[in-house]
Amino acid sequence: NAIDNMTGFGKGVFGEKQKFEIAKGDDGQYYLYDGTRGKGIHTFDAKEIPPFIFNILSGLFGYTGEEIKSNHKFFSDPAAVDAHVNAEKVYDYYKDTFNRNSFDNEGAQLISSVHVGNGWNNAAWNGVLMMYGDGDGTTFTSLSGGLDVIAHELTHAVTERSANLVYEGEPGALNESLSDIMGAMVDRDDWQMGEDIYTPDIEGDALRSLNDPASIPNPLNPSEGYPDNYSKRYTGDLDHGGVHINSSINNKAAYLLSDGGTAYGVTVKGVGRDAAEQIYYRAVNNYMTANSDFSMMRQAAIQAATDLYGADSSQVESVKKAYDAVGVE
Ligand SMILES: CC(C)[C@H](Cc1cn(Cc2ccc(C(=O)O)cc2)nn1)C(=O)N[C@@H](CCCCN)C(=O)O
Ligand SMILES: [Ca+2]
Ligand SMILES: [Zn+2]
Repeated sequence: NAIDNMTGFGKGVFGEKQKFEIAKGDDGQYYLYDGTRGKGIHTFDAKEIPPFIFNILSGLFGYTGEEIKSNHKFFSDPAAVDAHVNAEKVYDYYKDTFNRNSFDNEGAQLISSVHVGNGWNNAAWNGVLMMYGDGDGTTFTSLSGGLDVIAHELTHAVTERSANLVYEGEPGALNESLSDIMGAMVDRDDWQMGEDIYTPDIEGDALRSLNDPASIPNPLNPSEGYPDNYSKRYTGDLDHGGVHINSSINNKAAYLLSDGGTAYGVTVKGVGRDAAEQIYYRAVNNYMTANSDFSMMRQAAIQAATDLYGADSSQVESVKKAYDAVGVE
């Protein structure tokens, strides 16, 4: 169908005015469809599937005609506006920073569904599309309001199409960590994860902290903070072997590599966010594989830094120190 790319306006989850790409379908309805990036960015309300993406979803989920309803009131839907705007921002980050055209590097469509579930306190990448809950209003507000959340979810798709790290144990923790690291690189003004959408009534808290993981209680062992050293890793079976917990060990290494600091008696000279993001992207895209563990993460980052800055570079030295600091040999 003919697509007229147009500009849409609407307010996001926190009331901020947003401008974004929309399209007018040949049915005369307007949609949150950005036809200017890759093969398109679609955002829709999980409760109403617009006919515009019928051909996509019907192939995937077997929707039949009567389930498809037209929907054009999106712009008054802050959760949809932010999911769309943040997907555009994350698309642009991967294109501008690494010259990667969407998660498959071939412009794959970015499909987001909002208002998933009822007061769902979560967001997830399900292998095909991103899903965002509205939160219960106390623990979370609409999760699509968090730029770091969209970057986290879309990085799962990038990881899946590159290293494809198994979502279990150490590879799983690295899968999670890369999503948190890229979340912190896209949402560049802090090293917190989910701070914008977590506990809307409490200021200053976050789901996870990359600069000081131990400052936030470990949900699986609340008497302690998240681990910031390999010696403190979770070794139980919950959460696929603690993939959302042990990710903090690699998150701390990435923070130290980027901004520098001293941990467990080891001092790291920061290489800056620009070099750190290039090192991690090259490590996951060129050197890591499905079963890479923490030690192989260290080697992959050393190799990536060697390729980018030379074997005797300060960046390579900082990678070694960062992993020494978190106890990963
Ligand atoms: C991205 C991030 C905002 C999101 C945050 C998140 C949300 N939850 C559930 C959750 C629910 C309640 C609380 C509470 O403090 O009461 C905390 C966490 N756990 N993690 C998250 O981390 N989602 C997981 C979803 C994984 C789904 C299974 N693959 C992910 O993408 O890795
Ligand atoms: Ca953040
Ligand atoms: Zn994740």
